Amino acid sequence: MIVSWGMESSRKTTDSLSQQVSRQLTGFLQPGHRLVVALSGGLDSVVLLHVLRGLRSDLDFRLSAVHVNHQLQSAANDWAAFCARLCRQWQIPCAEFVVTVIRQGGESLEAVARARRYEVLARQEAEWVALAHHQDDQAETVLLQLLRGAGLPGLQAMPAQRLLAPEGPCLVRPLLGVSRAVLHRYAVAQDLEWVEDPSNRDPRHARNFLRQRVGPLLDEAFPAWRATLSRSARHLAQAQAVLEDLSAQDGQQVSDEQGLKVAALHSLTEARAIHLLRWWIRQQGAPACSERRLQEILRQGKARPDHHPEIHWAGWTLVRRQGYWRISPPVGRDSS
Ligand SMILES: Nc1ncnc2c1ncn2[C@@H]1O[C@H](COP(=O)(O)OP(=O)(O)OP(=O)(O)O)[C@@H](O)[C@H]1O
Repeated sequence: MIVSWGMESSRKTTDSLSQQVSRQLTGFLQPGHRLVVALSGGLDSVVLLHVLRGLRSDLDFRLSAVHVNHQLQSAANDWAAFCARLCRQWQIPCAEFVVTVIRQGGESLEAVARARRYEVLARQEAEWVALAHHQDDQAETVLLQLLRGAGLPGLQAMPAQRLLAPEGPCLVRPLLGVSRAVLHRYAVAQDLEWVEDPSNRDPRHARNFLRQRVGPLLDEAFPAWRATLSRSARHLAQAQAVLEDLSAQDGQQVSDEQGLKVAALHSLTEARAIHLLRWWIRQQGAPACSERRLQEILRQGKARPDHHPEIHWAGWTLVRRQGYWRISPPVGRDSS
């Protein structure tokens, strides 16, 4: 009795995960499209690859995998070999890219590795690149962003889809609504193998600390916290999209090829002006500037007309001259 219940329950896990992923892809994945799974060899991406393998003939797409070898851990080559073996066994084409990760400025090795990985993914000749981020990752990202004092852009966490590069593939995360527990149940039911990255257990990493210490505590009082935080991220993403539209409209009134019109900027409410400033600075290709600097720009906008205040950040300069805020990039860099 118990055995047959277990078999029935694992069949349900398998079917429902496959249906969920299929629902995420239907409507935009067209027959003949190429979809590349970013395969780390960990539980999540192995499950994603397995589910997609089961769906490829029904949905009629071309499936392949890519593994990025960052050469950071002693086991890096073993993980690459594991991915190649798995794909051979499942008859899925797999490419390995070896990248060199060198720490730059204040960035962590993980951040540089991630940036190199996304560069590789953006170069894939495919319509879609699928990542195996799931609901727990999303909820943890919301918490981490809250703890860092992020605004809407950070709190909306990871989008289910986004363009990786102009003319490049689109990134898709079909597991964003699926918990890690479900993925684990699926892997066990399907007798899958995967590799474990020991750095995922190191509690010195903020994400691991949340996962190992904070998550279990939240589970006691708020068992649905992963789903509810993920829902918040979706609401916030919608709010952010509305604000972006508003700033794009304001931008047409308030800026032209000379720069940002100071008087028009000050005709907006402060919150709207701050949002427009953020938007306009991003449009110019400049890095984000701090809340304090944005306030400073508004304050300096009211300085005497014969003064030419300057604001500097990350090598970029904003100068108020002849009724405009004009922006210039670091010396030696073209702003276009
Ligand atoms: N070495 C790799 N090669 C190919 N794909 C990878 C690799 N590492 C991670 N991925 C893909 O990225 C997904 C997320 O992995 P992981 O959480 O480690 O990365 P991350 O983007 O650095 O995320 P986070 O910001 O959550 O740390 C994996 O499920 C997998 O699809």
